[in-house]
Amino acid sequence: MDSDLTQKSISFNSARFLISASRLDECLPDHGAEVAFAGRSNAGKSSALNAITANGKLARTSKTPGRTRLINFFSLNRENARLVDLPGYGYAKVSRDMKDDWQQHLGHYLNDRRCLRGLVLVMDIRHPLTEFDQMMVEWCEHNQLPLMILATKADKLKFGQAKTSMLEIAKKLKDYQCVEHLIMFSSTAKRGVDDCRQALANWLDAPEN
Ligand SMILES: Nc1nc2c(ncn2[C@@H]2O[C@H](COP(=O)(O)OP(=O)(O)OP(=O)(O)O)[C@@H](O)[C@H]2O)c(=O)[nH]1
Repeated sequence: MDSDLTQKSISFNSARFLISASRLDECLPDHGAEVAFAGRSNAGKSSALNAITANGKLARTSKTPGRTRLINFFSLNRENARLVDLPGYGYAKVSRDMKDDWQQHLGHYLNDRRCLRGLVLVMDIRHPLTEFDQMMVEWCEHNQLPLMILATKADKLKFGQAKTSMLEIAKKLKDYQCVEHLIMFSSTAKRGVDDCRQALANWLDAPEN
């Protein structure tokens, strides 16, 4: 067994960009442990990754929706433990073919990646559980993949409103076994970041199947 995998505790501050892949066969070898981040375009996925890694430049954030079109791999302080930024879903300003193309590659990654330990679904707390989000939840349930939901941009709501939204989300998801974590999150206010890091570390630390 890789001694590096058993000894070091995971730290997210040392995350570094590794490679981008536009297809499954361009991805890194399928071993070790990965947690992937998915979300509707503009939900706040890149910002969440930057907050978690305390690196404002790690994943490019953009005010232009759909900039994250490749599968981006980030290394952590432990060999073979990685975070993966998946293409944002639903960017309207590109051609249908291009859209289909990258969604197909996303599908390949999700279906075939054996080292995937869990999925983080980033959703805007003001517009939760879009059609895409529902699809991802169903997919995780079907494939028994642990799911963490970050209800982000919570700073855009008053605390009471944010709480109400969280309760509504929890109610809608109560029958899904795959949902292991539902976290009120804000990249701007750094809310939920520690809880998210802890949950990620637990997933990445879990022994290989
Ligand atoms: N107030 C606030 N704004 C946020 C937060 N997270 C992201 N944003 C803003 O939302 C917009 C989109 O954020 P990104 O992180 O680029 O979104 P993305 O989901 O990675 O977008 P794609 O590249 O389209 O996949 C940017 O203008 C961010 O500054 C947050 O927690 N609070």
